[in-house]
Amino acid sequence: FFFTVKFMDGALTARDRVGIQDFVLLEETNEAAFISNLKKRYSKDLIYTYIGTLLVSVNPYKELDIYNKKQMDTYMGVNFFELPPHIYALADNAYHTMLTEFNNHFILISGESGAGKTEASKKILQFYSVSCPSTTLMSTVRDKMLMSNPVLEAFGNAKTLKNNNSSRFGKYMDIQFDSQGDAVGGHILNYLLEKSRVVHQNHGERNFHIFYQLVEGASDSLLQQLGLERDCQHYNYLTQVCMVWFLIFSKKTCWNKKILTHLFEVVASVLHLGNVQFDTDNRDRALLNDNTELQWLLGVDAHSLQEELTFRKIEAKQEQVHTHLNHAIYGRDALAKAIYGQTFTWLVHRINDSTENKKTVIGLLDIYGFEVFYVNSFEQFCINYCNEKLQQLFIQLTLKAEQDEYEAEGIEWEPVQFFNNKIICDLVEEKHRGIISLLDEECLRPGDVTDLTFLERFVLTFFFFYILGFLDKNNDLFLISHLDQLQVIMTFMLYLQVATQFKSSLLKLTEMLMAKQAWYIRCLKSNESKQPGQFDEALIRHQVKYLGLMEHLRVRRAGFAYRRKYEDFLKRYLNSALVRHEYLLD
Ligand SMILES: Nc1ncnc2c1ncn2[C@@H]1O[C@H](COP(=O)(O)OP(=O)(O)OP(=O)(O)O)[C@@H](O)[C@H]1O
Repeated sequence: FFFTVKFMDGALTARDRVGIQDFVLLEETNEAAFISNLKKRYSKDLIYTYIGTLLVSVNPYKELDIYNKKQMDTYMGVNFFELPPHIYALADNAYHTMLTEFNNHFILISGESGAGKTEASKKILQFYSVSCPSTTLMSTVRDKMLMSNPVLEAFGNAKTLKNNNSSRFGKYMDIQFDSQGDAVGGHILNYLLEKSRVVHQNHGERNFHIFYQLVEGASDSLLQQLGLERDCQHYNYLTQVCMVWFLIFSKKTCWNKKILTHLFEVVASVLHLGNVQFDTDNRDRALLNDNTELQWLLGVDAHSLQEELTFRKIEAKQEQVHTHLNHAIYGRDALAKAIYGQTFTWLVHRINDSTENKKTVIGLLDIYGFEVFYVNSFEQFCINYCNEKLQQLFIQLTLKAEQDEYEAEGIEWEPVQFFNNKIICDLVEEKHRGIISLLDEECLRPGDVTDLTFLERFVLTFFFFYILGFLDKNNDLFLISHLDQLQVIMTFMLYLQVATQFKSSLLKLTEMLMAKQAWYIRCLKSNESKQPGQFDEALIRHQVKYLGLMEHLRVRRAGFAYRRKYEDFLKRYLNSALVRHEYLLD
């Protein structure tokens, strides 16, 4: 006990000398003071700072010795503000609040691509796997949950310009606990995988990791069985420079060899599909190369493969008409994307089957980060829309809800102004008038429908009614960002109704999150070149701004430090009073 106290004391003193641990205690609340505090701490590898119970995390781009068992033990069951800021403190606090209030929680991890969201979610999972009590049976479930991470990363992550291990899908994971606080199961929801990456990658980026892992890491016999060669350059879908990647499917993986082999067969079939070539002179687009392996892997004969890849059925009036496929390459790529996308969904279901066991939960939301590239794909549009929705949720649950509550309770309050991104969400999702509704209507309209007709409609609907309206409010930035989106819209026709499905899955997600108690981790990217020790002030300032951290700080400073729902507060104190004074029952 003595040593623990000494250790904590020493750690606290050392950290006290480097900036302020909780921004709420900063003397000045301007942006310069905020950034200066972050920078001071970052220079001493102190990547975590609080704004009340919100955790700000700056990517160190190097391994820090702060995630070991000793650190975990230090943070277990200790009051939130007693120790220096740490992701373990937030995880532990969420866990103990769940146990005392017996309600559901979620941890929203946000930030742009490469800011450290996935790493943060892994740290939390590791903390729970060590800190929560367990039996042998539970340990098995827990191992599976931990091991599902590298499996999903292999299939759902890729190297991008911004991040060598970028999540190209959204992940919401519930960690399920029983009433004793034992971690007893898990459930994963996945959101819109960036399937276009299977067939095309921007310059300097790569396909999903699994393809390279398979080609580089599989045994000779497996490669032979799948008809693959140990050379990424051989595959059109993998023409980027290869690094050595290791096969992560170890003996411990929760699937047997047969299932793994089937999985690899599907991955291999996608690679073979990418190498299918068509005869451009021939009207029927005959397949040029030998596709024996592909036929075997897909379980189809040569004739069916030819027909599937070079013909399509369209419904015109009541009849079914066969038409020649002018875009055979597009059809081939669409099939590859569909096979890969379905496989990914199957993977998530398999993981859920082996881990689910529902009680109270702590959800971890790690969604792909906001990004703006020179050319932005349809999926990128969805990713950015998703980030806007989560920012809206953050605003609703913190800045807005809290100020509304002070007003409702008649507490004297100086309103804190903030930018409400609801107008951006409305522009995308509003019924009948939003971009997604327009897209759907245009796709389903009879007659000639092209990118251009949609663009015309888009300009007519939005440019004059929406965008000029926003211009009136002098919001130039907003106008620019949405003119950018025009480029994105051009490719929309290829994605009939996908956007609508994504919109409704996001709606379900936000409803589900609203029913839980929220904890926030805001991840900041320290520099663009992924270098340790570099603190790019301009980049950090930009993120602090759009994440609304200054507004959050102002509300936290002016408001009450401790907030609990009346019911939870009553339940907690009534319960302990009942235990101690049973006569109260009467
Ligand atoms: N706490 C940390 N300690 C050490 N390195 C880190 C930490 N957080 C992030 N990194 C480094 O930054 C890289 C990018 O982080 P991560 O993959 O978590 O970003 P992300 O926000 O999830 O990005 P995306 O939205 O593209 O998936 C990691 O691969 C790792 O090298």
